[in-house]
Amino acid sequence: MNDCFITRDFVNDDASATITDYGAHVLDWTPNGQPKVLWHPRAITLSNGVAIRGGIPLVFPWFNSGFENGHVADKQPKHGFARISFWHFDEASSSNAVARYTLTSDDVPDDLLRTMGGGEKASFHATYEVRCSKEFQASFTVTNDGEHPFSYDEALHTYLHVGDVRRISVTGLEGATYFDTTIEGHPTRVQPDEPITFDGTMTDSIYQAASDGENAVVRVHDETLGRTIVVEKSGSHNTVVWNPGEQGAAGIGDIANDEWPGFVCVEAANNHGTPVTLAPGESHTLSQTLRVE
Ligand SMILES: O=P(O)(O)OC[C@H]1O[C@@H](O)[C@H](O)[C@@H](O)[C@@H]1O
Repeated sequence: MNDCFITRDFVNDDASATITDYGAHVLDWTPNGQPKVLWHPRAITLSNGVAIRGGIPLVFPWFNSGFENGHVADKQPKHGFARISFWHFDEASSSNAVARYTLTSDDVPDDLLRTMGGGEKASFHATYEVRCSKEFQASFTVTNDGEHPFSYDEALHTYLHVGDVRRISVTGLEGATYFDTTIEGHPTRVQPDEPITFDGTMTDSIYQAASDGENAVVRVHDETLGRTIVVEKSGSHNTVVWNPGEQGAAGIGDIANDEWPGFVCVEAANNHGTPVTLAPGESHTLSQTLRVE
């Protein structure tokens, strides 16, 4: 591993974006004429082995500490190794509106590949392509290029910038079943036929496919900033909705006391008992698209 943090700016006629090679981590995407759409704290820590807060952490190949046989597992590092790996920037396939990154099992220590492969060393090739203009699209593709099948969790852990989380509503998940992971045992609940709102306590919910299908469109209606962020996705069974609330944020070193109301995470995911399984030679793509209405 090196510890050279390269951060790249992408500027075109419609938008600007900033991405660091560490974690292939998108820090900002701002369409012209809008306040930032992605949130990150005022102070960003760049340190080898430490996950960056805000933007879009790329969660792979397990979510939190993993989930196996119906139970929370005990895998480290939290949210997998992708967000703390130095990815390869593919200069030839990139432009002022497109960033393409790759990561393969050659970049990952053997013990983590064995954890990923359930004892066998997983062998994979991953590409991450980000398109940033008027719309934003992130697509994460994993190919099993080994001889054994493997399963993995994944999430595009998108921090959306909002005026005040207590004055937003999130629609598109009405009637969907979710795991409430703020409660011991992660009980299953059903979202009533009403938008999700936030009262300053922690929300940490893993939604399963909504009634209108796997790839339901989620809208974040923001009264304070006078805009709606539209979140579309594909290749994703779960949607995670997270805000730590005042108390939760107090325990997170890289979120200052006054910062937690400024974001909501809406994550395109496959996790918590519905991982992706790839046989040798198979690929899967998870995508998320953002736009402002
Ligand atoms: O602090 P981290 O490792 O970036 O994780 C932040 C949060 O990420 C969310 O996606 C999870 O649902 C939460 O349980 C977790 O606390």
